[in-house]
Amino acid sequence: MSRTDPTPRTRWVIKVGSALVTDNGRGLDHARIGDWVRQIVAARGQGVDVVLVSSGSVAEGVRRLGWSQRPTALHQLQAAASVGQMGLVQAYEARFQTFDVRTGQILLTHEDLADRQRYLNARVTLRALLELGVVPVVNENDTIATDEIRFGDNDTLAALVSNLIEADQLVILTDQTGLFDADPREDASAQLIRHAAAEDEALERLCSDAPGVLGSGGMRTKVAAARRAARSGAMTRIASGREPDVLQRIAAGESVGTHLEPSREPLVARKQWIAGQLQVRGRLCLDDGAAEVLREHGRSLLSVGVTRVEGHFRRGEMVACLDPAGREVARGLVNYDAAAASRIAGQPTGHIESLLGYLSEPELIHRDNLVLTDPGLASED
Ligand SMILES: Nc1ncnc2c1ncn2[C@@H]1O[C@H](COP(=O)(O)OP(=O)(O)O)[C@@H](O)[C@H]1O
Ligand SMILES: N[C@@H](CCC(=O)OP(=O)(O)O)C(=O)O
Repeated sequence: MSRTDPTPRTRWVIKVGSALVTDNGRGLDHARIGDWVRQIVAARGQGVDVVLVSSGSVAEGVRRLGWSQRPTALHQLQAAASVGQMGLVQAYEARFQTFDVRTGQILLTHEDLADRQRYLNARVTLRALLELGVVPVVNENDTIATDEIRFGDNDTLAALVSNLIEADQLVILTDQTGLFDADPREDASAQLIRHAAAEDEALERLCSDAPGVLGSGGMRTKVAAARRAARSGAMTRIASGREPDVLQRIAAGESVGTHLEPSREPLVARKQWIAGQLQVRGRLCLDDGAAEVLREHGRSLLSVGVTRVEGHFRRGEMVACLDPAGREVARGLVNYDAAAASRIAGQPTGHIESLLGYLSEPELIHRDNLVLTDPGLASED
C-alpha cells in the first residue's frame, strides 16, 4: 500500500489453532474458515493488513489418511502434515477467491528465521505480499523440519512472524474465550483475565501444561508468544475463534478475550527492535539542515536533505544516516532502493514522481522507521 493511501494501515498477525480449523479433528471446518476469511476481508477494508498463521495440517492429514489418532513418530507427523497442508491452503485460497483476494503460501522453519539472510528474505517477501494486497498464509514447514529445529507450535511461529513484520497486533484464536486464571478444562470456576501486561511472567504459572488433544502448545506457548511479540511492540489478543464476529469486534476496539499489552510504548519497542535486528545495507549522507531536523526534531528524512547515497540496498532495508562530518545520526528503513534514492537525492519531494515515474512514499525514511543513533542500544534477542 502506498503512503498516498489516505487510510493509515496497521498490521495484524492472526493465528488459528488446530482444534478450531479442523472442528476438533473432524475435518476442515469450511464454514468457520469462510467466516474468518469474511472478517479478514472486512478488516482489510478498514486498513488492517493481515498475515494468517494457520495450524491444522497435521490434524487434517491424520484424518485424510484415515488414522484413528495423532501419531507420535516424527516421520508420520511429517507425512500427515504434508497431506493436510494441501487441504488447508486449498480451503483458504478458495474462500479468499470468492472475495477476489489472493493468498500466498509461506512455509517456514526455525532456521529461516535464525539465519540473518533468510530472515531478511522472509521479511522482504512478506512485506512484498502485503503491499501487493495478498494475504500470506503461514505454517511451519513440518515436512522438512527435524525435531531439533522445529518451532514445534504455531504460537511461537506467529510471535516470530509478528516480530518479522513489526505487527501492531497478534491475534491468537483458540478454543477458549481467552486466558483464564486456571485451565478451564480442569477448573470450572476459572475466571477470564481481560487485561494483563504481556511481560508478566506470573501468567505462565496460570497455564496447565497439557494442550488440547489436537493442539501442541497449550496456553503456555500463547502467553510466551505474547511476551515475544511485545519485544517488537505488538500487543496480543487471545480470543475464541468461535465467537461471532470476533475479528471485527477486535477491529472495532471491543474488549474481547484477553488483551496482553507491551509495557513499553509500542513505537519505542518497535524502533528498538528494528535497530537491534537489521543489518545496515547502505549510507545516506545528509546536509546540515537534514541532520539537525533528525537529531533535534525527530522528523522524517526527505530526499532534499541527502547529498550522497552509498551501498546497494533495497526498499525496506536499513540504512545509516550520516551528518556532513561523517558521524552517524540515525538508522532507518528506507522507502526507496539505492538506485532510486541516488536519483532523488537533493531533490524536493514534489519532484520525485517526475524523476522516477512514481511516488512510492513522500519521505525517504518515515519518522516511525527512524531510530536516532544511540551506542547503548543493544539487540533484544
Ligand atoms: N489458564 C488457561 N486458560 C485457558 N486455557 C488454558 C489455560 N491453561 C491451559 N489451557 C488449555 O489450553 C488449551 C488451548 O491450547 P491448544 O490446545 O494448544 O490450542 P490451539 O490448538 O488453539 O493452539 C485450552 O483448550 C485449555 O484447555
Ligand atoms: N504445523 C502444525 C502446527 C501444530 C500447532 O502448533 O498446533 P496448535 O497448537 O493447534 O496451533 C500443524 O499445522 O499441524
